[in-house]
Amino acid sequence: MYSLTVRDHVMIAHSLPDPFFGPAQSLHGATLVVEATWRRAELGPQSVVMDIGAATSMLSEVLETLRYSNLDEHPAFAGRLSTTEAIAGYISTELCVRFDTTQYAGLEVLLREHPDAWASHDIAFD
Ligand SMILES: Nc1nc2c(c(=O)[nH]1)N=C([C@H](O)[C@H](O)COP(=O)(O)OP(=O)(O)OP(=O)(O)O)CN2
Repeated sequence: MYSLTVRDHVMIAHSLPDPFFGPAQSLHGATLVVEATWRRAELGPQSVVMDIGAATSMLSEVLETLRYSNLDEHPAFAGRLSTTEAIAGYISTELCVRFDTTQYAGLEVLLREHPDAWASHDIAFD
């Protein structure tokens, strides 16, 4: 299996209004480092998983929909908690509509909250 990963980051604000999250129930900010990894069993005609520039632009385009926003007001998170896991799911879903998934085995989106904590969402394409 081959893979290609590109990284970017995004600044957001949000609250997690559930007692489960303690102080994070209040509005707070986060700078999330985002890594997107495309996997495919065989390389394409140019011997790459995907062009690095195309992957970087695609990730940036998706993160643009989140940059500097208060996720409490973002339609994608209406009625649900914008946890790191849920944000990873949103980003992977948005990426999937921007490339030909039939050419790939899977996509992983990993978000680092800080150097010691991260969460990810993995999609396997049949
Ligand atoms: N699984 C997840 N757990 C938590 C998330 C998350 O997105 N996924 N998010 C947060 C908060 O948004 C914030 O990032 C950290 O808040 P904090 O209160 O500091 O949380 P901690 O669990 O690290 O520490 P506590 O001892 O619970 O205060 C929290 N968790």
